[in-house]
Amino acid sequence: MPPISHVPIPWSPPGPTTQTNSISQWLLEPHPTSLTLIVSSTLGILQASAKLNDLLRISGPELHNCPCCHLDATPAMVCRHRTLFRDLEPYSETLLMRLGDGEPQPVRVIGFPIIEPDGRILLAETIRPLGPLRQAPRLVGQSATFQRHLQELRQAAATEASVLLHGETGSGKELAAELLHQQSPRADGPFIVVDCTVLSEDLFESELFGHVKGAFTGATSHKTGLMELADKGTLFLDEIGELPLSQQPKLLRALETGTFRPVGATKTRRAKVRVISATHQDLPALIQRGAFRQDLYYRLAVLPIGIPALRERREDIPAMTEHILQQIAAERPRAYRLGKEAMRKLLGYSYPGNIRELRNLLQLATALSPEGEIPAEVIRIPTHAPAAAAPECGVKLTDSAATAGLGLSPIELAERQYILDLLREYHGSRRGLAERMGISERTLYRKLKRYALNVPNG
Ligand SMILES: Nc1ncnc2c1ncn2[C@@H]1O[C@H](COP(=O)(O)OP(=O)(O)OP(=O)(O)O)[C@@H](O)[C@H]1O
Repeated sequence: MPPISHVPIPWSPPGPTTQTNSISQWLLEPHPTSLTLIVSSTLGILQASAKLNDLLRISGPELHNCPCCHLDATPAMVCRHRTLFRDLEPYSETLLMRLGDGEPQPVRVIGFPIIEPDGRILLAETIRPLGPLRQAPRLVGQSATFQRHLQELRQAAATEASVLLHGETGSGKELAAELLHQQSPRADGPFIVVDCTVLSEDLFESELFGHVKGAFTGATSHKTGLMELADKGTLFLDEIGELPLSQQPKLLRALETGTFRPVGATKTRRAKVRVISATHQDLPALIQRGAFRQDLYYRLAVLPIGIPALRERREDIPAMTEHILQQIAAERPRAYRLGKEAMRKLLGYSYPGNIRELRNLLQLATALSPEGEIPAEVIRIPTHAPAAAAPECGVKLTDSAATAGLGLSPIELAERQYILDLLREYHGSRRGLAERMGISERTLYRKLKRYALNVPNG
């Protein structure tokens, strides 16, 4: 967080900067992706940045003149905006706002006064979501392996048990944690991500339990800890293997008792959280080496769930590729198509960095394909990479006469060939094939129709 004492009071930009010569415009227009609110001295919302309007799925005028605390999920005793107009002191607070789909989102807000050229004093507030925005994650994967994994997640979501997600880097642990939360009875509560890689011994307590004003040098205001923010929701401890050994007993105590004491406070506080943690490390091996506490492990790993690596569900690569290309295209003025050779290259790689690595490969490939057609040469498979550990999934891309005129995309062609290969293995049994692909017979039927593959029932 930037030190707010660096914000001049009242604040004006250096020299004439915009055509409108309005400071609020100067704050909003060049930064459309920031979440910013402008509030008038009569305590009404004057404007919001494009990104905030987007997130709230409203047009700017609907927010105009709403009461200043309109977005707050829990009304504060004292309106921070009113206090700012009285004292002209910038503030920084952590609170819950209703963003996105209307679920409470923990955010850090920084407010400061600005003086418009016409002499009006306004308030600008920037909003930083803590943790990912509350939107149901879309998990791509139809393979039997991934469908079994989803089933495991859904079963775990219905319980209150602590879940430990373990899997290789980039395999989707954070997305799985979000899904667990969204499908749990706590879905209406907050989902708070704690990145344990940044929790040094100095920061651990104040980040997790919070601190009171004046607790230490630099504690200029009260800070609510992440554990309290997660009350009635889910606390997601990402990369738990990185938590310093010295801090592990403090975490264990807080989780076992549901109580903790903010730094400098005299009274303990209470929070009811469900804990999900994730790691790419072998925690039992860390325990053996004395780098992780066994008692904490047992507290966290009531339900251990492994996330399959992408190379263990190679059948999902075409759909995942399409999904990522659509996401990339949404931010650019063009759609992308993958050539057959390019898809063959993607299918033959082992992805030690999993889905994140696939995304990176595609980001680079699309950047190198200004016309939208992605050739094989721009798929830059790392040369040091290990060869695919599992045998190739057997997708052969053919321009068979049978597919001419079907208007299939390269990804669909790849899937068609994949189904053809499996049909041989399953001797044409539609039921066996659907089971193997982890899809319903009905979905398989639609695919067979689309791909002009005639297979008897059974
Ligand atoms: N099943 C999935 N469908 C679509 N996208 C996915 C899926 N799983 C993961 N992703 C995407 O892959 C990327 C990496 O996922 P995520 O950050 O959840 O992995 P991770 O295992 O937590 O990584 P790390 O170990 O580095 O923390 C993200 O962009 C995420 O959106």
